[in-house]
Amino acid sequence: MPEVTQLSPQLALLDVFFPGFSVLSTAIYKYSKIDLNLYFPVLLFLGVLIFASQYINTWAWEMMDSHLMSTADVRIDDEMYNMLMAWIANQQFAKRSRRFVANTNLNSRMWFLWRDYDEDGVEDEAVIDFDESGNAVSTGGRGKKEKKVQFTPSFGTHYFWYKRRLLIFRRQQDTRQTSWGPVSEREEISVSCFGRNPTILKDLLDDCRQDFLKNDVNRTIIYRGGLKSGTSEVAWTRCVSRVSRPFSTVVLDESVKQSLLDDMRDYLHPYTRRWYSNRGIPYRRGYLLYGPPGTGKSSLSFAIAGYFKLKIYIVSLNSLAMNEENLGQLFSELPKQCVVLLEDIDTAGLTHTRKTPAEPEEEAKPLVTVVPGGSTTTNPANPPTPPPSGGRISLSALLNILDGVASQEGRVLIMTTNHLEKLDEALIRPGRVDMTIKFDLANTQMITTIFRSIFATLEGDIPPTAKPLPTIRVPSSSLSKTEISLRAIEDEKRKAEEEAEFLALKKREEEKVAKLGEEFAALIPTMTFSPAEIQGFLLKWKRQPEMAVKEAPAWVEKTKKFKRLNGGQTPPSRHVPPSTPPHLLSVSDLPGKLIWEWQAAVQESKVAPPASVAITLRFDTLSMTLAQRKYTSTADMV
Ligand SMILES: Nc1ncnc2c1ncn2[C@@H]1O[C@H](COP(=O)(O)OP(=O)(O)OP(=O)(O)O)[C@@H](O)[C@H]1O
Repeated sequence: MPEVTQLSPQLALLDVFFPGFSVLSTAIYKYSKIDLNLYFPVLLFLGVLIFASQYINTWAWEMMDSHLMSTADVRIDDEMYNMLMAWIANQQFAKRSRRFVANTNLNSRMWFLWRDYDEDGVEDEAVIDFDESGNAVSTGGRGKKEKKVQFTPSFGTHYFWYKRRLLIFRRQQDTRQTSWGPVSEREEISVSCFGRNPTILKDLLDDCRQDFLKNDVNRTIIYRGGLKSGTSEVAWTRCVSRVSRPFSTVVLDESVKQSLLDDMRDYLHPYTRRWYSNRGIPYRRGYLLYGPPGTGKSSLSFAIAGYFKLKIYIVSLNSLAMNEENLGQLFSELPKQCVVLLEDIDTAGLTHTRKTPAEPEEEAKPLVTVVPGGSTTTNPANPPTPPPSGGRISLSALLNILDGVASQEGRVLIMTTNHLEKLDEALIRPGRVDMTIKFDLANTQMITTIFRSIFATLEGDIPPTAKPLPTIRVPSSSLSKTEISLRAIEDEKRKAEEEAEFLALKKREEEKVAKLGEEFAALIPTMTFSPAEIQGFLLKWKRQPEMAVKEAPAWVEKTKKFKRLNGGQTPPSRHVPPSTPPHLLSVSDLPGKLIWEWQAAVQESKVAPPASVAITLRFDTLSMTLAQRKYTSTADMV
């Protein structure tokens, strides 16, 4: 009998497969006198079998996967990812999952989790109550909605039934991606079914899409073009969906609005595409909206997209990521029908003008200029001046992208600018810009309309003077049938009375508001303030129209004085007190033009970078380039 305390070669071999086996066998021998050496062949066979089964298992799965199963891989940077995940999050198997991902983070790429939220992250129709002293009270109870926590199954393989078929949802860590991408984005997802026919998977993905799109009814979906996070590639990313702005809420001359609507309706008509292609004309339409800041150019762009149920794609030419290649890539990925919005095109810093003596002047004029009153003219009066230099996209590259082969046919291009005269003529020639719409500061009629729209009593508004009706009543369970039907009649009657009372109140309010609106308009000088300025002032008194009228003269004086002293600048809506810490911007945050200015300023001040230097950039420079960041005051950059 061999001494088992001395490790036999057989046991040493088993130790390889089962670490610690020799210790176990010694202990067994010591206490039960069973010599495992005698069972060595059996144990070895079992060991090899278990060892091999791991590989066999994987191999068998792989074989089955590639020959007997169908799989749909879903790319995480595709909208389908959001559609599938939104569907999965609502399935029972995901709700029952014991290991899951919980998410409330609005900055997450997985915006499907917060798609019903508005930009501020609060669900639509969220209600916040205030106690008697005016403090906001915690949510809960009647119709309260907060940021929801959503759960999706964590990494692994999950089985579920769909239309009586067993499907497999796999979520895996993507090991191929570079390590600098956010952790939440390093993953791959797929859905598989048994069998070689993938129809069920296509049905599922189609269902996910339909479900997802149901929520987009009456909403304008906004995409922004930029770098995919963690990569150097550009893509359109859905950033928010807003309840569509009714076209009627944009205060603009009715004839102008009508011309725009008619033009777009005609362009988007199904037969128009054929009409264009029969004649070899590129099927594209361009609009240029110009006018002072805050006069409604962006509002009109969003409203028109909502009106025609088109998605809106916004791209900022000022973005650091935006070079010719990236912009071309974005334009080539546009869907067939959409609105592309290029805002503040004059600040894009196109590197040079394309205007050459060889180009005849007439060719460079917009086709139609619509001005309030409905009259149409042909071209802006001011001669173009070269655009500012310093941008990464040259004008000719932009023009090639706008009407080159890569540019999707069927899109509606809207460009906005505060300075029509700064645009190169080539950019606004017919074919690129087919209609130009002028926006103006508010005239008397616009002021009255803005006043009325702010103070109108609309559906869902609580009229300031309305008194709540009594609601204490006996529960219907303790009433007889006759009493219940009597109560129903009573309810109907009360409802009719309530409605009549509301209508009477609404009429009285409307008459009062109309009268006050005229008084207000008489106090505001015409063509002096933008609709945004007037709206900003009125919002301060949104429940007190009388106060708005009373305070108007003082506001007019104050605002005019501020503008006089600040070269026409509008006072910031919120003054930043001097004690407020400076906005800290890293140099890489700044657009190219500002980096250049910063470097020039450093050179001029003879302070060698990277020494800590404080440079104050004047608001008017920043306001143009950092408008999207909502910097409203002088920003100190350290
Ligand atoms: N004509 C208008 N009708 C209705 N609302 C307006 C109008 N003009 C401005 N507003 C209001 O003012 C705010 C700013 O308007 P908007 O962003 O459309 O102006 P803009 O002309 O695009 O300004 P900018 O040139 O600075 O981009 C919005 O809240 C909008 O509701």
